[in-house]
Order: sequence, then structure tokens, then C-alpha cells
Amino acid sequence: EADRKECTQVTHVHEWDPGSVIQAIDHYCRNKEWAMNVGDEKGCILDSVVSEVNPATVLELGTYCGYSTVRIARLLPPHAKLITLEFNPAVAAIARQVIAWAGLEDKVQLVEGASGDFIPRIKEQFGVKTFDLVFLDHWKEYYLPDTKLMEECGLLRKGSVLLADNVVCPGAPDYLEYVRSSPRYESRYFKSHLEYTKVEDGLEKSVFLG
Ligand SMILES: Oc1cc(-c2ccc(F)cc2)cc2cccnc12
Ligand SMILES: [Mg+2]
Repeated sequence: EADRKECTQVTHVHEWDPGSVIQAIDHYCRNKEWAMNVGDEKGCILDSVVSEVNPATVLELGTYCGYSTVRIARLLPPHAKLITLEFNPAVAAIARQVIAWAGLEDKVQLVEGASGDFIPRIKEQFGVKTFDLVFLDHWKEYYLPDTKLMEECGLLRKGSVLLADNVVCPGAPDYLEYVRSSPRYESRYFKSHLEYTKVEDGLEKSVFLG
């Protein structure tokens, strides 16, 4: 099981160094201006789940500035692929720079668009059969419909892991109810805090049972 690892990064900001990109964003958002990155505390839980799953295919819903994209991609094995979807073109443009600065473009495909339109097209457009890991970190009201859509489109296989951010704050109650009560999922809550604050939040890890 993914356990909380203390992860400390002591690096300076260098090109091609994902750790320094992560540290720079965390430092800025903690000390200058809050932003809705998954952050360092929940980020360590994300790291442990990525390392445990060791995925060949990853889908991230909600790129934002690319912080979690970099966190995930830096841990992927050589030929693994991460597809990340962002609705807002302005932040997508920033994310492209952040991903490039971390030197991770080869592992990441950033797509701009709406999840509802994009999910049904993934198989034929990107040649992906199923995802080993899905990180849900977009608008909370889409967690449940998009999960049902991924099921319907056959994008999940026995053992696929869904990891959802913000299940407490801002909260995704309908999604939580679904994954915790459905016999098709084995769900577990990782208690943490809203990025850069003392407010409670957490990640829900749900394994699709097929
Ligand atoms: O991690 C996140 C945090 C928040 C958030 C915004 C304002 C608050 F007062 C509290 C939480 C929104 C998100 C929207 C999309 C993906 N992640 C989010
Ligand atoms: Mg989030």
C-alpha cells in the first residue's frame, strides 16, 4: 500500500531538474501567492501511489500549471506515457513551459479541451487501450461523470487506479459516495491538507475491480 513517505527536496532551480521545478513552485506558492497545485504534502502521497503503481499509461484530468504533471512524469519508467488534459488555454500554455523546463516533454502529451469531449476520443486518437493510473484534479463536479465515461469507453482495466485530489476541500461528495459504495471499486482515503494550508483535505485512491 502507498504509505506517506517523508520526501524532502534540497536542490536549486536548474533546467532539466524536475525536483528543482517542483521546489520552486512550492516555495513561491507557500510564501508569495497561493495557487491550486496539489502541493508538497499531498504531492508526497501522489509520489508514493505513482511509485507503487509504476504505470505505463497515465491520464491526468486538470493540468493547471503542470506541477502534478511534473511530479508524476519524473517518476515514470522510460517508455511510459502521461496524457494530461487542460480546459483553460492560458494555463495550458504555462504548463507547457513548466514541463519543458523540467525536461519531461518526451513523457507528456498535453491536450487542450473539455474532458467530456476528449475521453471518448482517447482510444482512437492516442492509441491508448487502458490507463494504469488516472489522476483526477479538475473541476469537482466532473469527477463522477468523467469516471462513468471512462468506464463506458473501456479505458479502465482490472487494477486501474483512480487517484482523486480535493475530495474534502473543495469536495466531491457524489464521486466519493460512488467509489466507496460501488462493488466495482476498492477505495481508500489518504488524509492530508489543502495545499500550503492547515485546512483538511485528502486524496481518494480507488482501484477498479473490473
Ligand atoms: O487543489 C485544488 C484546490 C482548489 C481550491 C480553491 C479555493 C479554495 F478556497 C480551496 C480549494 C480548487 C481546485 C480546482 C481544481 C483542481 N484542484 C483544486
Ligand atoms: Mg487539486
